[in-house]
Amino acid sequence: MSYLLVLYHSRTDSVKNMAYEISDAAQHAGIDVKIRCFSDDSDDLVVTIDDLKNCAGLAFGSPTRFGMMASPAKQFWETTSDLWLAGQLIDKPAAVFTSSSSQHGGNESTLLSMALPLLHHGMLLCGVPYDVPALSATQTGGTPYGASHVSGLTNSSNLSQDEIAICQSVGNRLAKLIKQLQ
Ligand SMILES: Cc1cc2nc3c(=O)[nH]c(=O)nc-3n(C[C@H](O)[C@H](O)[C@H](O)COP(=O)(O)O)c2cc1C
Repeated sequence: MSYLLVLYHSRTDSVKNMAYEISDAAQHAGIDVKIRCFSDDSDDLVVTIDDLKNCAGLAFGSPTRFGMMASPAKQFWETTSDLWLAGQLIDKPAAVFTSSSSQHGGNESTLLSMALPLLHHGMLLCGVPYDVPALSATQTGGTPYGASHVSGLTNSSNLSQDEIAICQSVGNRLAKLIKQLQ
C-alpha cells in the first residue's frame, strides 16, 4: 500500500488539528494516509520505524519549543539511523508544519530545524509556494517553509481559514507529488 505518513507531536491539539487538515486534503486527492504520533499520550497510534520506512511521502509536525522541534520528535529521529544508512527515504516528498503561541516566536526556525533530518535522509522537501493565495493573505500562521498556526495568548487550537487553506495545500501538494513519483 502506498501512503502518506502524517507524523506529528501535539500537547494541546494545534498541531494535531493541522495534521488532520493535511491528512483530509491528501485523502481527498486520492492518497491513503497513516496518521501517527511520537508518544502514547494521543488517540493516534505511535509511529514505528516500519511506518516511516514504507511511506511514499511524509508530513511532519511539531509544536515550536524554544524555536525548535519538540523533544519527542527529535528523540524519534535519533532512532532512524538504520533507515538513513540504507537510504530508504531518499527521493520521497516531505513537508513540515508547526504551531507556536507567538507570531515571531520561532515558528520559522522550528520549521527549518525540522527540515534538517529530512534533508539528511535525502527526502524531497516541499514548502508552500506563493501561488497559494492564503500565504499572502494570512494575518497569523503560514510560511513558505511550511504550514504554521499561531495559537496566541489563549493557546487556541482553532485554525484560521487561511491556516486551514495552507494546510490543505500541503496535503494536496504531497498527494500530487506522490502520484507523480510513483
Ligand atoms: C516548553 C515550551 C516551549 C515553547 N516555546 C515556544 C517558542 O519558542 N515560541 C512560541 O511562540 N511558542 C512556544 N511555546 C508554545 C507552543 O509552541 C504553542 O502553545 C503551540 O501552539 C502548542 O502546540 P500544540 O497545541 O500542538 O501542543 C512553547 C511551549 C512549551 C510548552
